[in-house]
Amino acid sequence: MSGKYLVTGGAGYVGSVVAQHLLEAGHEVVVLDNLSTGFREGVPAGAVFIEGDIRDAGRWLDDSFDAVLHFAAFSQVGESVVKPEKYWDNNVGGTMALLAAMREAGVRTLVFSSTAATYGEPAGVPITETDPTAPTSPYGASKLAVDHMITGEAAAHGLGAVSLRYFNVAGAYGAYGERHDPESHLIPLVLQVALGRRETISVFGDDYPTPDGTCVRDYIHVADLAEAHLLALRAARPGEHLICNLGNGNGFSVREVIDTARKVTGHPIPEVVAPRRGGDPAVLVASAAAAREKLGWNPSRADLADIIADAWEFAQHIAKER
Ligand SMILES: NC(=O)c1ccc[n+]([C@@H]2O[C@H](COP(=O)([O-])OP(=O)(O)OC[C@H]3O[C@@H](n4cnc5c(N)ncnc54)[C@H](O)[C@@H]3O)[C@@H](O)[C@H]2O)c1
Ligand SMILES: O=c1ccn([C@@H]2O[C@H](COP(=O)(O)OP(=O)(O)O[C@H]3O[C@H](CO)[C@H](O)[C@H](O)[C@H]3O)[C@@H](O)[C@H]2O)c(=O)[nH]1
Repeated sequence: MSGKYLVTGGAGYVGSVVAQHLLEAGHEVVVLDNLSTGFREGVPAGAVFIEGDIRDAGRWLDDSFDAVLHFAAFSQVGESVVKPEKYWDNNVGGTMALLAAMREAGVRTLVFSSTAATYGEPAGVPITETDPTAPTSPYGASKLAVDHMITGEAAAHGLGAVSLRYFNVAGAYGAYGERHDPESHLIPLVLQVALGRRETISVFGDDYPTPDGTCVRDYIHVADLAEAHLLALRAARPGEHLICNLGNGNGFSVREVIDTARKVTGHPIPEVVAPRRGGDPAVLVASAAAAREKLGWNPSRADLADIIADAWEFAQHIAKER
């Protein structure tokens, strides 16, 4: 059955890919985005676009909507350390206003973009949803606060909610991909070297307790991630807040990512070793058992070379636009 969905942050990287998946599944999509970090071109052609802030969501939400998919947030770990108030204001304050607007309008289903950053330095790997949450940045803390807020909203007011804790999102889906400015994520930065827009890629630390000394992460294709959102809409139950990690359960080191990008692009991608970046855990790998069991999620694009190849195609596409 087709539905009508409000996608906050649908001009951003993940939101645009999910909006496109919803449209392809035959749903009606309204994107609400203030373009603070997103791009008007990121909004899929078939979606209605509202340039506005989630704090004013009440102006547009009514009971014709079946659910809200909430991506709008600031998400730079490093920036959150120097400007924590910006993160509390937008991520927590903004979501509080959105939840109030949903209550007022009678929209009782929510899918929320949470993050692996809620766990902080992991107690062990793979990380499960019942592991301790001790975020090491205001960004992670703001997302954890929202998760707690949603748990209360479900218990007290019957919201049906799913928080999806993404690990390292990568890749692209056709015309929709990652174009953060400034960019901080490893794969798009590596590809900027291959495009000739940067001389080298910095490896942030090669003395971690990992096989090659560089940090290990669980890279998840943005299209697999999008599919989990459609499944989450079906899995949401009134009064319940489900939390699921989204990752492949495979770890790749920074050096493995750079080596794979060399093979995909045919470019030598020179690297330089730089100091560790503050707040980076050595290894972050997800257990996605809950997402498989509770959502019926079955990611099919786990191959790192395929993920990077899709990101590379997109990076070349937007380089031509510039
Ligand atoms: N990309 C990742 O690796 C990753 C990992 C874990 C979690 N997340 C979460 O997923 C979500 C999407 O991430 P992304 O990488 O697509 O980020 P993004 O910056 O590309 O997208 C966020 C979008 O939200 C919009 N926005 C921000 N504040 C807003 C507000 N107050 N009102 C309206 N619109 C607003 C921005 O303009 C932007 O288009 C975020 O909530 C992020 O915390 C992302
Ligand atoms: O120029 C760079 C950029 C990154 N890295 C390294 O590459 C790895 C991946 O870094 P990213 O910045 O691509 O991603 P993060 O692991 O820092 O962050 C991601 O995972 C986090 C969970 O901790 C949050 O979910 C966050 O939103 C999401 O972007 C890290 O070890 C980082 O130190 C480099 O060596 N050089």
